[in-house]
Amino acid sequence: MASECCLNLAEKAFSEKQFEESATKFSLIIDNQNGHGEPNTDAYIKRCQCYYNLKQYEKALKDAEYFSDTDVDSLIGHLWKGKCYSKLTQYNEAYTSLRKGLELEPTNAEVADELRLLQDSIMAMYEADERKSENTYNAVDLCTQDPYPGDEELEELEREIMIKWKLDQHPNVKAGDCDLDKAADELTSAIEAKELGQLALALNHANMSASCSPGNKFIMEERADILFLLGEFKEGFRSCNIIPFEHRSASLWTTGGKILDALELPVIAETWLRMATQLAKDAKSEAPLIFQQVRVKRLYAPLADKTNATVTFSQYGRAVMSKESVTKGDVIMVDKPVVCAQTLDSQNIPACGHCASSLVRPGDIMGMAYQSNNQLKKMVQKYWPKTTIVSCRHCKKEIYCSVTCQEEAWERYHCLICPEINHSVKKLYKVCDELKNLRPGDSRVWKGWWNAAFSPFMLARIWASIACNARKLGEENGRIKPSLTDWTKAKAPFRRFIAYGAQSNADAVPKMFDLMVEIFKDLGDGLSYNITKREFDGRYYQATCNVQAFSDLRNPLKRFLENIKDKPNTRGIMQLLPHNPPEAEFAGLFALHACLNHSCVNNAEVFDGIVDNKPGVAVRAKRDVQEGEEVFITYINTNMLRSKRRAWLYRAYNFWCYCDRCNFEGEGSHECTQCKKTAEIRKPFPTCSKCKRAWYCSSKCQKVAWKKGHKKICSLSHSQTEYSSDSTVISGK
Ligand SMILES: C[S@@+](CC[C@H](N)C(=O)[O-])C[C@H]1O[C@@H](n2cnc3c(N)ncnc32)[C@H](O)[C@@H]1O
Repeated sequence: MASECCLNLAEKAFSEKQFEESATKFSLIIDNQNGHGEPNTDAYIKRCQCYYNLKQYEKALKDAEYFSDTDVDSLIGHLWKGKCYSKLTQYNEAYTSLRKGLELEPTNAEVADELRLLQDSIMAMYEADERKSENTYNAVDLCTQDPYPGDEELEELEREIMIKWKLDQHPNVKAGDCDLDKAADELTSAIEAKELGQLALALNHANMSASCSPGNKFIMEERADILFLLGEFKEGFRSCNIIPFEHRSASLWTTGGKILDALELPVIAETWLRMATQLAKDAKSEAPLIFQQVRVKRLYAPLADKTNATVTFSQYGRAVMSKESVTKGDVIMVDKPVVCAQTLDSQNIPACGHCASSLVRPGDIMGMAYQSNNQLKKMVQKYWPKTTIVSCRHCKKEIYCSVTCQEEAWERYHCLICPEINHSVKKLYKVCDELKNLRPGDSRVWKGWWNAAFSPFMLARIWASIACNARKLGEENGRIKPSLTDWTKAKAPFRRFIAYGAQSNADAVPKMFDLMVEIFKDLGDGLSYNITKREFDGRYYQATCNVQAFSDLRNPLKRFLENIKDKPNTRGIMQLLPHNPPEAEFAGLFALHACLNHSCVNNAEVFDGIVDNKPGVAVRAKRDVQEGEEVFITYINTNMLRSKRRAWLYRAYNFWCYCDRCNFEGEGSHECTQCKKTAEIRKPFPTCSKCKRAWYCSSKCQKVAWKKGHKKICSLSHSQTEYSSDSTVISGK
């Protein structure tokens, strides 16, 4: 009776918002119950709410945890856990708890509201992070200077060329009498002449100086720099190389590196620039940047050889530039996937598992009903493109468009991950079969198996490709097991893809991680690939940072429509065909496309394309692009407002966008885009009538913003475009 009275008092205090008093009373009830039968879990959740209102979030969380541990299927426990975690800025935990709540009751408005608040808190945290991290992004720091596999052999070749060009010989400087004063005067004159652009005269003075003080490293370095500017690279290098190794300064190594690059000896140029980087303590040293420029020219520019693009190293790291001026709609570049896998969502639509060609049949998109319409049936029989479907000889699970694809897939990766050969892979097929039937937001995805839009087969194929390649390289060199060098070389094609991720994904999907470990631990004949958490995370983040969705631009339905378009009486048939037929979609990693940077005011867009007669991607100009201009695509839905776009980009790609839109667009009508003044409640600021993406408190602010840069973005279209009916815009990464 006493406890019932206490409960009433606790409830009364709660309803009157006397949270301290209410918490004390609920504590009495809880203490009183301890050791006396079933605890009153309601008292815990009520006390949790009291503590929450009193801003004692740690205590509130303990009560919410107790409640949800006791009553696992109750939404309220997860909701309050989520709220407490949010306040404690443990956002991942908050998200997991709220997701669990949503799994129990997908339409619960309170949980949905809390998730929205969580998103706002995360964005506010990101904004605060941005203020802390402003200007700390440095593309050079993100790229390593590690030697590339195979560099040793290339270096050997370059050394032979150097000997042939006599680069190892003494520079052409006449030795005179040692006269340090004259040497200093001549050196000063050389520097002055160089600064005036009188390079021939500068060289004369440098030569005089060098002959008065043979082997002086400052004089030889200055001489080398003048020769570099004159384009006399071989003699310039000799001037650097004469200085003994231990006396070379960072700037001398840099000059030597630049000269070697100009002589097209990039591997040794990298060695010189690496030395310069190691010696230069000065943050302003140009060596690390030049190193990356040399590396990009050597390893990435060839990817763009047959395109209208080239790859360079910009402030954002590797970047694609337009080689020529192009007009809106022109194709700037095309690319084919290094690796791809069909998305789980579209797995029911037949497609070649290797090259992504659609193998869709009339029944897959029209059902069997089309057979009852005689005219349609006849047209289909006559004009539907003939496709052959070849399956894997062993598992029959993978299908291909040709024997060539079947054999290539087998040779490159499938031989190690065919479920009939590697039995653990059966489990991966089973899991993917289950995952493909998930509806968006379905809970099973969060149960340790998978959490990405691309299929886990993409990762399996990367590891299998590497292992196959390592085995092949080992065999070619007569080794039973691949050596470390074979493995390093085999991994090289995937080194191109940048990886960024904030938390361990192996921990987020532990069951998938365990399964991948199992699949690759014994690949037969003593071959194995040790999938560590680091390896798993690295590949996973390579995929998320670079993946691109694509599908077959010339799928059978499109070819059928093409075939019948000039035939008489086909209008009725056209009407019977589905408007949005399901398509087989693939996710792929593309080496050149992965060098494209993001801008919210992108000048190019990614479309489905055909490369070497197979599905791939094409990048087209969204507006006229000038020669030498960087080609930007967009990674996200650019219809979002500024802060959302930026938070997305930071979370998924680790950078704050400073494009013109991010610099000159506003956050909403509550804030003046120019002076940041806050609007009064129910008196929003008017929007820019043209673009509706900026808000101003006065016409003065509007004029100032226009001058500062708003005019750059105001008239540009930011929405994604469709150029023609046979090109679909891909929804981004
Ligand atoms: C697909 S890669 C693009 C190529 C990349 N620059 C590289 O060197 O590999 C995506 C990464 O490029 C960088 N990036 C792309 N667009 C950027 C931008 N607008 N500002 C800063 N960094 C950007 C980020 O590091 C991002 O994670």
